[in-house]
Amino acid sequence: MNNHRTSSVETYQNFCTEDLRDSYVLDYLFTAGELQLTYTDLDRAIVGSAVPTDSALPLPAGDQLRADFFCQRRELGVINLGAAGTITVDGTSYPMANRECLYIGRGSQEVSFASDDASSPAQFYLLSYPAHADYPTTHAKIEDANKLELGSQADANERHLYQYIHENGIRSCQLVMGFTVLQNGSVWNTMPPHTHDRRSEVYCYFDIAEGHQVAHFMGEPQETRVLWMQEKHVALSPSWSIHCGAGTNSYAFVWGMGGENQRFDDMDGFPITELR
Ligand SMILES: O=C(O)C(=O)C[C@H](O)C(=O)CO
Ligand SMILES: [Zn+2]
Repeated sequence: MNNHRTSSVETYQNFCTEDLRDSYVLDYLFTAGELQLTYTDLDRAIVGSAVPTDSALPLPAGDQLRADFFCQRRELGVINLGAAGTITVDGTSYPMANRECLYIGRGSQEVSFASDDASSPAQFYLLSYPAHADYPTTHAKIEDANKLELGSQADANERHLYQYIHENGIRSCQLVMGFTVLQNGSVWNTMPPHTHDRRSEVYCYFDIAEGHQVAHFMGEPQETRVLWMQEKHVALSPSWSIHCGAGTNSYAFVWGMGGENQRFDDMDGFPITELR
């Protein structure tokens, strides 16, 4: 497991592009045949991926956790961004189609990831936070998610947001997780932007068309910076930072949060005309 440190709110303002990316972008996940984990300093989020090919990939505890097993004191959200696969938790198998979600509760001991077809593997995106209680491991299909239709074609931000793990959906200790799909011709996510002092957030961009990128904006609203994101790149967002983006085409992204509360609408919106 990698250790990853983000910078302070003062330091990022003087960063060159490379320093900024080193601090806020994970661009090395989703390696075929590997399970990769990165332990961040954002509310102790662990961000990772599992892309099983010929054999199943077990979830290790990793030395940093000083735990007997990964979920001994943690909960884990998984969304499959690839072809069909299976996640096995303590002997129970959960088939996972593209964009489906599995919440794995604290106390789950043996977790492993497999693909149905090694030549077209599942691509599991993992997001985990410390947990103080056991909630049941729960699988959700897209139709189980709470769907919100946001934005408009006129504002180039028409998008569908699917909430899986949230206060009125799959229960968890602090993890809130789902994904957003930009509709054809729309490019702006999370516009107008917001911060949420009580939570940090992690975005994983996916389904970006060949030859395209997403310009992800971060920073304090009056001191923003841009991070160019490619397929399955992850942007880390401290609680002081806005997080929004404009693609050169439509795309989708998994969002996930942890912190003080789980209230999705506990956000401080920022007027577009005051962004700098
Ligand atoms: O498109 C959006 O708007 C989002 O997906 C917003 C994220 O869910 C978010 O930032 C929640 O805090
Ligand atoms: Zn947010």
